[in-house]
Amino acid sequence: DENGYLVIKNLISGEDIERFRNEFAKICKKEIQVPGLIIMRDVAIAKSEFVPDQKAVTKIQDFQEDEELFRYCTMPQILKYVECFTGPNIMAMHTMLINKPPDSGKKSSRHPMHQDLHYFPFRPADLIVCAWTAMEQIDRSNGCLVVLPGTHKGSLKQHDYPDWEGGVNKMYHGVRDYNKNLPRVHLVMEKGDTVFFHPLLIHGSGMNRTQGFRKAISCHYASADCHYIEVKGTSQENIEKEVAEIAQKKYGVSTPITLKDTWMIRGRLVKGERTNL
Ligand SMILES: CC(C)CC(=O)SCCNC(=O)CCNC(=O)[C@H](O)C(C)(C)COP(=O)(O)OP(=O)(O)OC[C@H]1O[C@@H](n2cnc3c(N)ncnc32)[C@H](O)[C@@H]1OP(=O)(O)O
Ligand SMILES: Nc1ncnc2c1ncn2[C@@H]1O[C@H](COP(=O)(O)OP(=O)(O)OP(=O)(O)O)[C@@H](O)[C@H]1O
Ligand SMILES: O=C(O)CCC(=O)C(=O)O
Ligand SMILES: [Fe+2]
Ligand SMILES: [Mg+2]
Repeated sequence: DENGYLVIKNLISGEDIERFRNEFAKICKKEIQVPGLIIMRDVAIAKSEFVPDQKAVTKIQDFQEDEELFRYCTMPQILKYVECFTGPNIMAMHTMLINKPPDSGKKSSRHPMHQDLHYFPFRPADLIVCAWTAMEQIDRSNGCLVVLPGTHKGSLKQHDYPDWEGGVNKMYHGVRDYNKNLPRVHLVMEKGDTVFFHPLLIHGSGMNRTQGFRKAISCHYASADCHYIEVKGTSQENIEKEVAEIAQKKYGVSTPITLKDTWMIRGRLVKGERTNL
């Protein structure tokens, strides 16, 4: 209620994390193909030659069709907390395994300060929550999450690309202006620790100054009772346009796609009944 986030220590076992790591490695080596999966490379290496290795991958998104990784989204010890926010009808809306690469020197491994709700055309915000689990020790050296406690009580802000000299990853929009004097909290987390946070909480992550690939796995949940909203004429219009362009290519369709369509396709029920979303 006060901070907009909650860290639970040691929620996911080392054994499970090892299984997620192995599955991720297989995906990077193209040993398995997952329908609908997006493999994203860091903007600093996006135009370089293809290497079949996790060294080329910044994150994978939309792993809902991968049985092994999707296990993360259904874990009872996570859903126990999620249900407190969403109620009994729970949808896994967005899945990611983030593999923050050693920074290339361009600082593009940073994730600008943002609110996840910018990407979501469904409401109410209070029925949405993210679970994010550290797959190893994560601190300021390899780019931990940075949060502005209490900012979830504010409204959704205008997001745009930050004007970073070294380039910005596709769709890494940041809050255009937020109060720079607000206290920042660096979430230092150990392997298996999990943070649950509100979709309006302003957060980002620092650059990775180590030689390792900093790994975290996450899922955004929403109550199936949420409803979709029309984002035309709102601050979210810019992200709808970008997402729709990519989705049209990805799904190979010529008819216009809305932000709502892209979320209806990805969402999966994990508990209860799929009422609205
Ligand atoms: C709450 C949650 C939603 C918050 C977030 O997750 S915020 C970040 C969300 N980010 C995304 O959703 C990005 C998803 N990524 C993607 O869709 C893909 O990785 C793409 C950026 C479209 C690239 O995929 P794909 O087309 O398969 O890759 P290609 O290697 O063929 O490159 C096509 C053109 O895209 C460029 N590109 C690739 N990766 C990046 C990048 N990281 N940043 C900026 N540009 C990039 C690449 O250089 C190429 O450009 P051209 O040669 O066509 O000019
Ligand atoms: N110019 C900027 N505009 C917007 N956001 C920024 C800017 N510089 C950094 N950030 C964001 O602030 C957060 C922290 O960034 P930074 O790279 O300084 O890491 P840090 O964890 O604070 O490390 P350090 O120990 O160096 O302070 C990240 O989310 C980052 O993306
Ligand atoms: O760096 C991270 O792991 C967090 C990324 C993030 O906040 C996001 O993708 O929405
Ligand atoms: Fe985020
Ligand atoms: Mg800093």
